[in-house]
Amino acid sequence: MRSGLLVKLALLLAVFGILSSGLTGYYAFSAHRTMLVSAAQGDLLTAARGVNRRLLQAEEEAADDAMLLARLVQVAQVINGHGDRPARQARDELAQAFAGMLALHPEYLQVRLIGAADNGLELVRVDSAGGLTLRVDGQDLQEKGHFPYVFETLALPAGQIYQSAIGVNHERGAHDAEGRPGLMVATPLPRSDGQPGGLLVINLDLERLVGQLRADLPKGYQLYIANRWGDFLVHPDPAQTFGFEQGRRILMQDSFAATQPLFERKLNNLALSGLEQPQQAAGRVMAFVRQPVGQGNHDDFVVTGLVQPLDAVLESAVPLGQRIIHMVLAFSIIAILLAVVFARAMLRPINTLAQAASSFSETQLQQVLPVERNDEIGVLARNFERMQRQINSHMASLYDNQRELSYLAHHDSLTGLANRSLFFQRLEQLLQLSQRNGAPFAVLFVDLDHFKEVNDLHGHAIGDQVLQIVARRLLHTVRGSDMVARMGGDEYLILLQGNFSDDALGELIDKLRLSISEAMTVAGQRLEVGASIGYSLYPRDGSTAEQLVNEADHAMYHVKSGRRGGKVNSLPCG
Ligand SMILES: Nc1nc2c(ncn2[C@@H]2O[C@H](COP(=O)(O)OP(=O)(O)OP(=O)(O)O)[C@@H](O)[C@H]2O)c(=O)[nH]1
Repeated sequence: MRSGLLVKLALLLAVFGILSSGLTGYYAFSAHRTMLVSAAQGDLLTAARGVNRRLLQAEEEAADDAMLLARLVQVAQVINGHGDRPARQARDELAQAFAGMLALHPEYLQVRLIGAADNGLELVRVDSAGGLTLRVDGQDLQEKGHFPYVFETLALPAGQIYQSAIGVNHERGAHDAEGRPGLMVATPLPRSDGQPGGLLVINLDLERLVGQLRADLPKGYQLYIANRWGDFLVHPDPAQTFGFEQGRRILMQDSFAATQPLFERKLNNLALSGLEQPQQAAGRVMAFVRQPVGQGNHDDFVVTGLVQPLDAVLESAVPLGQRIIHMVLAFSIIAILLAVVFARAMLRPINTLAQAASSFSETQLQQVLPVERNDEIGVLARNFERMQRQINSHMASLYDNQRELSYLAHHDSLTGLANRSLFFQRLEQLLQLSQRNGAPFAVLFVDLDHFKEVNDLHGHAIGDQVLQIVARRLLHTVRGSDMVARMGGDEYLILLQGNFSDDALGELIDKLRLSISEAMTVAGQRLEVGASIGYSLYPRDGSTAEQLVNEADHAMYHVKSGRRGGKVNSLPCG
């Protein structure tokens, strides 16, 4: 029972300790994961903005380069057509400048000067071809006046920059630029009379641009760029890009549904993770940023997205998780040990009380209790000690009453002698003993003669005192080991242990009769009383208590019958 309580309390405390450390560990682990994901989202957003900045920067650089080239004097000479020779020389010098520009910028695929006349005939053109610069001249120069970037740029005022949407270049014979995604940056070139003279165009290669951007990104980042309608321009799988060129739309908002608000211009950026949005970003962490593009090109924009696998983000949480598990295990073991120690310490005084209670119930002995404590156990111990004292006191009085009752049940209240019941108990015990060891004994029956007359003549109270005096005389006459009992009225029984002959008993009976018949003074009156005594011997006269007492009674009766007729007071003793 006590060990059960110990186990339960220890278990409860241990479970509490294990749960606390487990929950703390779990909370720390999950908080760390959330922090990692949140930091990764921040990094992705920053990196996506960096990609956008780099894109813008590339466009601005191209615009600056276009403006720089447009201000070359040879450009004006070619546009204004100052005779064939100088124009020829100016074209050659421009071609060299264009080639230098191409060599400086690997992301440039073409640098061209296109005239407004002759349906937009190219005047000076240098292409990137197989990684080298190639001047295209003579018959190979093409008319480009029907392309939007030509007539839209020509329509712009001087000093303005035109920027096309990102798309696949379908111009035939464009060398490296042909069939590749990119955009055009152009600026109009007015003639000296103010009329549109042509334009200067730089073709930017998206793949080379993005290649450079990708190289700058941390490992494991996946880059996505979509135009304002959601068409993928950049995708880790090139087959997913420029679907609209092949008549099939592959949209960012279809692949990443959460990006829809960006295309609806309801959001500027967005960050998601598989930890917090498992439906929308299962197993990934992603960030998308909407970025306006073009210079004065209305509300055109691109959406740049960076995606990282969630596992890669949470990789560093794994060793922490293992450390937390080890810590939780260690704390759990400590919690179990502390729980056992604490439970034992708590239950020790209760065990002391419980032991004291069981010991008290068995032996009524009071144990040392922790009464000096100031807590509830001290109160319990003090109350229990008080209760023990009360129980002991009640028990003592109960034993006293029991002893008194037992005495009253076995003794004659007038003479203090054993009563009939106790005499027969003792006789039965002696019989059992004698039946085993054969020890003989004798039973004497004493009856006072004419005692009724004592009562009648002197009163019942005097009679009582006579009975008490006779009892004392009988006790003084026999040995201490013999038993004298009052049967009731004026009859006494005596149990004598030992081997008595009839003669020896006759002598003892004479002695008893002499003792009884000695004159006694009671309440100032001198009295004398005689007695008739009969006896029986075990085993000669009977083998049961009843037989032996009856035999002694009969013998007494015979004795009494033999002396009938005398008066009490005048009867000679014997
Ligand atoms: N004073 C007193 N008398 C008692 C008590 N018990 C019995 N007696 C009386 O004792 C007497 C005994 O009566 P018996 O033995 O028949 O009369 P007895 O006069 O002794 O007659 P025998 O024995 O034949 O000599 C009765 O009168 C009882 O009332 C007692 O406790 N006190």
